[in-house]
Amino acid sequence: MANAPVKKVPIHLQSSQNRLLIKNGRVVNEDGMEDADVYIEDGIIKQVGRNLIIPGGTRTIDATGLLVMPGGIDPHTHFELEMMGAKTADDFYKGTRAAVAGGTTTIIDFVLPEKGQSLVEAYNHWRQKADNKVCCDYALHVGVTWWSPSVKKEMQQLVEEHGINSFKMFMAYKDAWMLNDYELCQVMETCVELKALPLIHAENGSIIARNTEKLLAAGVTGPEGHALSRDEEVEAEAVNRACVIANQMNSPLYIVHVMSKSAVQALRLARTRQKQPLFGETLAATIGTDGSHYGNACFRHAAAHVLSPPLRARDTPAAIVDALAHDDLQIIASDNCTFHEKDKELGKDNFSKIPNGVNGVEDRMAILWQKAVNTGAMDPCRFVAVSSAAAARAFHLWPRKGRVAEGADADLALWDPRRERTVSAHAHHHAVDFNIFEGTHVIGSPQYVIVNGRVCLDDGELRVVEGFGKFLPTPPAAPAAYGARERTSDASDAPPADTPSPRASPVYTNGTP
Ligand SMILES: C[C@@H](CNC(N)=O)C(=O)O
Ligand SMILES: [Zn+2]
Ligand SMILES: [Zn+2]
Ligand SMILES: [Zn+2]
Repeated sequence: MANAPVKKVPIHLQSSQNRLLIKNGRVVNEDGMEDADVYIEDGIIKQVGRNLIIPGGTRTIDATGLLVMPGGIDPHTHFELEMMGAKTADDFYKGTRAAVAGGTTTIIDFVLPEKGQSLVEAYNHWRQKADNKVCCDYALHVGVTWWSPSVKKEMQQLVEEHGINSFKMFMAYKDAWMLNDYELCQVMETCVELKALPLIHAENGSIIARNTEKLLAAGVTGPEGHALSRDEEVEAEAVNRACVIANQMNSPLYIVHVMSKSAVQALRLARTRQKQPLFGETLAATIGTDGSHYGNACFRHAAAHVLSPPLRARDTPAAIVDALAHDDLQIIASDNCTFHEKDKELGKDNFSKIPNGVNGVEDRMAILWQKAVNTGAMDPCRFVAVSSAAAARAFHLWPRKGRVAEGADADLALWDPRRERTVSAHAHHHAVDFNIFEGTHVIGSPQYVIVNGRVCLDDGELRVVEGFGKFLPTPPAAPAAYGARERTSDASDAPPADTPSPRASPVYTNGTP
């Protein structure tokens, strides 16, 4: 009917998705807990407190018995990544859908250019893959997989024009993505100039290559060869070397997927001398399972556990939980990089051809709650720190993300600490038919998950919307926050008093105290 008058509905009668009250819950942030209600409007947290004045037409969720936490932030995913002749099974829709199902409301994926490929071109390709599919907000790290003056220029362009503030380097994957030490120096120097955060995959790729040749020559071709080619000292050596290079370049450093006790030890030692912040990240896989699966007679089973660095000895999960609890590690991610059985079978006769990667984006928070909170290793505040707030700080998303506070995005996980389930590929939301946490009984999972004010997990019912999420340009560190110092020749150049501590301090907030 042309030109019919638009019916004006009085504001108090407008029942809209965009007004939500979360009542009777217990708000948990990294620095404290309080019994408080949370009022949300237009995707933003407007009020946190008791006896709030709420307009009519507001939906109320009774959060009695639930913990109202910032939505999880997973700073390490690989959706729709093509590597080692295969493409990861979880695309940006299925991957972020699984993320939301598990309580994660922001992911950071990796743009990984081929050697010689323009970084900006690869970035644009990732945006095209992700923008119309993501169910939650996302940001991007960009991989520096080769080096030249043009790469340096494109790094600057990505920071200044595309909201990128973190770049990834590899010390492994020889001939594919690996850089030599001189190149690592140059990339880190450029990060310091751009006030961007360098991330690194720390394993000695040359030792891995030589060990692999010898193992294959000796007839060791099964998945167990993957772990044998790169033991803990191959990881710890690279962690130490990466920290030394960062220190020499006066650069902060974020070490991804720390997988072993030896690497934690190297990180702990580096912290005593590091002048700039040093972040250690681990994975849900590292605390949720171990390297005993590489000996499984079923190739599918063993190969499904192949990632780099590999899963380690049985006593590793407890040690890594302890490191997270005591701030020797700061962040838990997933490194979700899943492959279908047919793709893992590319390495049936040669373990070095097994595409690397495991699941984790859906179960990350429940596995951490089960292995760390239910065991008494950490309290809910530390859980929020390592699963959300620390990543928000490191990548300049805090306090917009990673905190339940007025003005923050309404990304929330309403956590039921009594909600029991058994993890299984039959029930998970991943695209693959294998789950490395299969059979793990977890007590604690989200009952509601709110993404930018929309209830996307509604009393256990998943109601995500493909394309609802948006790209998050992440600004460079606030100038005062970066703490970069001119190197002096004076051997006793102890860092000046105001230098941020090497721990993941709030040095990376956007200037907010
Ligand atoms: C490319 C990706 C593959 N996943 C893994 N950790 O093996 C990574 O190394 O982070
Ligand atoms: Zn890696
Ligand atoms: Zn099997
Ligand atoms: Zn990764």
